[in-house]
Amino acid sequence: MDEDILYHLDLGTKTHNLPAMFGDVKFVCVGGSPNRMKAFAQFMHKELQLEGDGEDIEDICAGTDRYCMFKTGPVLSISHGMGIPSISIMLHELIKLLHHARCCDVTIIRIGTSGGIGIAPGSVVITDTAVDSFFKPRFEQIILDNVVTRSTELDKELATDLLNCSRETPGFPTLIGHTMCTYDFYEGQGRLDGALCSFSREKKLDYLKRAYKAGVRNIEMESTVFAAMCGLCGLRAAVVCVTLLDRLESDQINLSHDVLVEYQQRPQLLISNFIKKQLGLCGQMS
Ligand SMILES: O=P(O)(O)O[C@H]1O[C@H](CO)[C@@H](O)[C@H]1O
Ligand SMILES: O=c1cc[nH]c(=O)[nH]1
Repeated sequence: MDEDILYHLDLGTKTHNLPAMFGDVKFVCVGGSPNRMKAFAQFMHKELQLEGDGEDIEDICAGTDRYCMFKTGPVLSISHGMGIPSISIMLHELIKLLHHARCCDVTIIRIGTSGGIGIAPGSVVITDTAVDSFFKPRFEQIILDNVVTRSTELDKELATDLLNCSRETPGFPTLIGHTMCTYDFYEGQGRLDGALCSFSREKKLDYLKRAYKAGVRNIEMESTVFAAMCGLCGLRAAVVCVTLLDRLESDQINLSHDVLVEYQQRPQLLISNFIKKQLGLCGQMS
């Protein structure tokens, strides 16, 4: 293409010098909420001891209200909204952006929230494989009128490195497990508290227990397409989500604001330690 307009990011190859703006990016962290991703960028700014206090960090995508993007040294922090369609659009444009900027050796990590199954709320789950609602490691992309099935395996070595790093980040339990990705927060995750519900509490528990038996430890809404797209495009990718509740116990999220904020910081803390290690800022990886 003579010109590539990354419409939802409000960036383009003719309007912006993408190699100058993004050429040094080595880590991309993504998550649903714009505020969380801004807070993460400000946190990374401090952790990397960059100049200034980072409070006035600029949203690179300020020209659109679809997504937010912040850059702190080699770390890009981007929001993706909720659900597969939203993250998939962002990933198409982000991956093209990294290509146009001639970035190399990029690691991409989703830092999110999730519902746990059979584990303590506040636990952090590092995903080994993202699975669909049938507990299958696949993402079905509709292309024209075909269903194309894509693999959702994530980088096992990266997951193990993150688990090792978590051992040096005390204060919360961290584990590796499968993550189930759904198309909905309510009926799609077996909740009884949505506007619509057509199944019993027994059926819900039976489903969630079968998920647990199949290795699923948490449920969220983006991991399958994230794993599939990053895998196909050759990006080293990980999904690290804190659990806000145990779905075998309840459906409603009734955490106080302070607890919710602290829980959301857990994956950020782990990833910041990981990035600092990778950059050689605090010793060697174990
Ligand atoms: O916390 P984030 O990153 O938004 O992720 C989870 O939270 C949202 C639902 O509340 C879904 O997007 C789910 O995947
Ligand atoms: O239960 C939950 C909590 C957060 N995000 C989800 O997708 N599900």
